[in-house]
Amino acid sequence: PMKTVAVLGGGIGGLAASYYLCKSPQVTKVIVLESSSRFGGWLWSTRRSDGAVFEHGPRGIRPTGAVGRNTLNMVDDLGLAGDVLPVTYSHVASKNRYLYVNKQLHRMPSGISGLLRTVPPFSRPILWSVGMEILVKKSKEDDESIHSFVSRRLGKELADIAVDSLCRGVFAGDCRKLSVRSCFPVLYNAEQRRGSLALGMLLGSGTVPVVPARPLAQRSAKESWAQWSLRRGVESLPESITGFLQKSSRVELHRHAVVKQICPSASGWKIHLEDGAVSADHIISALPAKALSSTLPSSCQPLIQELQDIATVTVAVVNLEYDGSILPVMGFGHLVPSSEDRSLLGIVYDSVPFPEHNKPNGHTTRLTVMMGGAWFQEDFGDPETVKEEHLLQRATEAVQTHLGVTSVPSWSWVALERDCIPQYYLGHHRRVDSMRTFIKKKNLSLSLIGSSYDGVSVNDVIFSGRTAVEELLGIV
Ligand SMILES: Cc1cc2nc3c(=O)[nH]c(=O)nc-3n(C[C@H](O)[C@H](O)[C@H](O)COP(=O)(O)OP(=O)(O)OC[C@H]3O[C@@H](n4cnc5c(N)ncnc54)[C@H](O)[C@@H]3O)c2cc1C
Ligand SMILES: C=Cc1c2[nH]c(c1C)Cc1[nH]c(c(CCC(=O)O)c1C)Cc1[nH]c(c(C)c1CCC(=O)O)Cc1[nH]c(c(C)c1C=C)C2
Repeated sequence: PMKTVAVLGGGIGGLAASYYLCKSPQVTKVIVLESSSRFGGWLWSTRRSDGAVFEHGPRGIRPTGAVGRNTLNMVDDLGLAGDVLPVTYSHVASKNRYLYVNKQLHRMPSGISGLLRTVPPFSRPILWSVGMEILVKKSKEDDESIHSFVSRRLGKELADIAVDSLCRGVFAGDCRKLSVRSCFPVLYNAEQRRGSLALGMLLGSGTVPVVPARPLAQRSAKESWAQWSLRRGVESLPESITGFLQKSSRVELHRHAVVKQICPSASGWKIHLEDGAVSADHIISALPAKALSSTLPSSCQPLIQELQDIATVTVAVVNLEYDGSILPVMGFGHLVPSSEDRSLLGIVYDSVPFPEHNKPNGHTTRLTVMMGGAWFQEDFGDPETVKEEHLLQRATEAVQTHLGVTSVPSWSWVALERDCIPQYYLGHHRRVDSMRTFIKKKNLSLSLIGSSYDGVSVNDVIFSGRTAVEELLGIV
């Protein structure tokens, strides 16, 4: 029987865990501790007074797979179904994604399945690479970089351009360092279980958790949604969960509550804040790994070091608004491979998938330029000292050279997002296993959730909250 659970961190991971805890009668009290002045973490939207919406974090959430369905079920349950803005597979924003290579935009197929179709600027049909791929022997290594994996199976060209860009557009990271096993388990499992990506895609190669679709998820499947957002921005999701939690007398929500230290005690944990302390029987940490590391007592080595070793990258996110329809192409946006421009990751054409977020009757175009990531320091230096004006100038210059837009933006917002995306480097799975083994061995009543461990997407993070609660309550 669980009594009090403390949830550290009020990003989407912590909120999701609290939501699932709240649904269980076994839990008497949930204490959410968030250091900042708002809940939601990287889910962060600006709503301008004229009605325009700008996203500084995630902007489109995928509805597919078990984790996608799970999030839609939550959205449905929270009563947000009427606010969903779906983008179907047939929409131009789903069909058109571009690569900026050799100073030109090239249309590419989207997603991982896109690797299996023909894409310029490549020199041979992808079908050829895929045909040959079936003949490539499977690796005996227990992990490999994404770049090495794709080079070996599909050829260097696809690795250098398509996969390099894909990793920048999801992890803001370097595919030469990222782990295929942890970042793209579907690809890793396809090779391990079927001997080939092509066969893996055809026959399936994973064990998918069972998540039945409730009405909204059913609608998403029927209407073939490729992604969705919310009328007042993605931040409505954490706001709505917070509203749900506030209605429960068993939940305490604390903002401005910086967790300083956590100490195992006879009955569970003592959690020290800047002012005062709270006790809990169990802790669900939804903090970034490094933040959790700095709160643990020295008796928790080597866990402290392993948490510390999970790297993160900093991304500069620049939202721009232009008067009129200024785009030369329609689509989701474009990515830039590291060989073309190391620190310019890509540009999202937000107005195309989500015109509802434009200023009403305004005829404007909203773009988001993403910069830095694994290449941040190299190009911009120390995030502490980089100037906003410099980031804004780099962003508007890229819009000019990549898209031929010569006009000046009518509105802009620069956000320097420090350590916002964890990087799952080679051996990440071993590190995560080792941390969880240590926790079990030491009988620590502690769950690790959030983007540092089992996937960075909003869906993955929400699902990690659900899994931790089910394990805690003995549901699985
Ligand atoms: C620019 C950008 C674009 C993205 N785009 C997408 C996308 O399109 N689709 C998608 O699925 N995902 C996207 N993501 C990824 C996704 O948004 C994140 O991985 C996810 O929001 C992480 O949630 P989290 O709860 O694990 O962490 P966080 O949001 O980092 O939450 C952690 C919380 O802990 C708090 N905290 C830190 N230290 C302490 C402390 N000592 N005490 C108390 N509280 C503390 C923080 O203030 C924060 O609120 C994007 C991320 C970024 C940055
Ligand atoms: C240019 C930088 C970034 C862009 N988005 C992100 C970064 C770092 C962050 C991000 N984007 C996606 C996810 C979640 C993945 C998931 O599993 O759901 C994250 C953390 C979604 C995504 N965006 C692109 C792709 C190929 C994906 C994967 C899922 C899918 O196929 O929908 C492409 C892409 N991202 C950005 C641009 C400009 C772009 C391509 C045109 C911005």
